[in-house]
Amino acid sequence: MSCWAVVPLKARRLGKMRLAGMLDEAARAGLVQTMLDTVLSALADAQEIDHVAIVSSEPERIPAGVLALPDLGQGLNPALSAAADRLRDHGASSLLVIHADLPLVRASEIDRFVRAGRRQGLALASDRHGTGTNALFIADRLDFPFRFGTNSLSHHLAEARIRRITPALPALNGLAIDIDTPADLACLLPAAGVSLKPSRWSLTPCTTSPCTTSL
Ligand SMILES: Nc1nc2c(ncn2[C@@H]2O[C@H](COP(=O)(O)OP(=O)(O)OP(=O)(O)O)[C@@H](O)[C@H]2O)c(=O)[nH]1
Ligand SMILES: O=C(O)[C@H](O)COP(=O)(O)O
Repeated sequence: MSCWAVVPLKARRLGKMRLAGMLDEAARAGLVQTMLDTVLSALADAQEIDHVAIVSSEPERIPAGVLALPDLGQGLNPALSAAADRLRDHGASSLLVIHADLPLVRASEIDRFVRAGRRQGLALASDRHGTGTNALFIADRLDFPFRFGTNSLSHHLAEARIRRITPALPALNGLAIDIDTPADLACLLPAAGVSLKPSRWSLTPCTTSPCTTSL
């Protein structure tokens, strides 16, 4: 029995569309890859994670050592439910769903999140706005319904209430800061001298930004 992490990854040409006004497809793909690499590296270093899978309709994007799980195009929640079913067959006893767009996440935060989830049965990582869910950990039973999408945090909290679970909601910056909009990017990129070329992505927190200092 083991703990699996599942990273959903949208099809390349559809990814990060909210940034389409400022980044072309190649730049968006480069950004997505940079953030995915960060998430995968943190998962590899996390003590609480035994195996990693990526749910994607593009198996050629899955690196060695990561299990490729299919996305049949029905949407994020059905793809994740199918992934949970498959991983149960692989012996998964607990599951971390973590988004691919978390450029600051660290292994130590993943470990803290998973441990908090083990204590409560469920952990939810809110985005910095308090509306989205950037990560979700389910202990023991893998049948918690996924409600990712608009206002997903309140939907996940409602599902927890129905099941009489009090989820852990640890405040961890690396799990809260996802990159969806130009404003999110502005929070991360130093104000001056940044080249938005896909090969040059270098995502470091901008310490002078009010977005990060208010966290
Ligand atoms: N496999 C899969 N992953 C998805 C799907 N939708 C979103 N994701 C992933 O879920 C996480 C959160 O995605 P979103 O912020 O909703 O979408 P995005 O592509 O990152 O950004 P937008 O296109 O601007 O909405 C990211 O890791 C996405 O790659 C889907 O339909 N299938
Ligand atoms: O559940 C969510 O919050 C959705 O997947 C949207 O995620 P986002 O905050 O990356 O748009």
